[in-house]
Amino acid sequence: MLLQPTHHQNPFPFFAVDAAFSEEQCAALEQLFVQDSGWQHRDGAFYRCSLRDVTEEIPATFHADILARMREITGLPLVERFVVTAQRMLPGHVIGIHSDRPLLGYEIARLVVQLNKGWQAEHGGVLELFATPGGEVMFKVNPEHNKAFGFLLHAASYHGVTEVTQPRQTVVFNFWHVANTPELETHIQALFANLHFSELPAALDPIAATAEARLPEEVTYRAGTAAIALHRWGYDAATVVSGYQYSAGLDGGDTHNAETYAAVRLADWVAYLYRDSFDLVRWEILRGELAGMEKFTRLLSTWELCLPEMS
Ligand SMILES: O=C(O)CCC(=O)C(=O)O
Ligand SMILES: [Fe+2]
Repeated sequence: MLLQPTHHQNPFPFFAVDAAFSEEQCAALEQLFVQDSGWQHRDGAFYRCSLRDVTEEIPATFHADILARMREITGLPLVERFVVTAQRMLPGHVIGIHSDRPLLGYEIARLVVQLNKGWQAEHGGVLELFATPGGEVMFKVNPEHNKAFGFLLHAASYHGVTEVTQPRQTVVFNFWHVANTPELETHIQALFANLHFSELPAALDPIAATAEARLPEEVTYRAGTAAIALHRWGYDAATVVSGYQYSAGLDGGDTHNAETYAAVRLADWVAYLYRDSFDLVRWEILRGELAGMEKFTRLLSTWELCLPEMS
């Protein structure tokens, strides 16, 4: 299964496998398309296809094998969670350029398996990869039978599918990173529920006003969100101010104790996740910064979800 993947780094990390599964496995996957009911039709201007959640129809052993193989190929700490979607495109269907950036709680990797016997160029449905949303095509993946394409989702993993003239069948397997789980999403949504910047201590007002006059709104919004996390974790005004300054990229010039150091970084990370998306590089940096530190009580539940112990 998924032997000899060819790895590419441009325009973003992905791999391709020409003969992904056995005949028997392909036949089982093709069965997912036989049923006529349960398809959800997407009919946007740029996203036209039909989808059906087929997770329950995938045998447990197949799930276990594919997950183990994806862990090997990507080197990522992927959790057990597993969602599989059958995707059907009919003549006229097309998927416009999009990135699928991993928002809070979203999957980090996908495996896209094509099931189109006798595919020919005039059938269309070519998966195209881009470096920028308006740029030229950097790589093409023909939807040939038993071809698999695996990729890591991030803010710039731009891709789209050209219009099809013949039905196109695809199975998409989704995988979650241990540090961006739906459990973390629930936790962070609760942390920021009914968020009002007016709850922040008055000591922050002059600093936030100066920052708002100079910095992009996106930056001060995220810094304000980090300040809310610190405030709701029960930290004092001085710590909330330090966290705001850190997340806004302003130097507070203070020397901090270990707990403030950890709290400020964790607040910055959850604010980024909440306002932006999961970013592997940033996560690795956070992991390095907090490695070996004591998990302070007030931060414990967030810490364990953001930086779980990995075996
Ligand atoms: O059907 C494909 O080739 C790719 C569909 C897609 O956009 C995705 O799985 O993220
Ligand atoms: Fe996509």
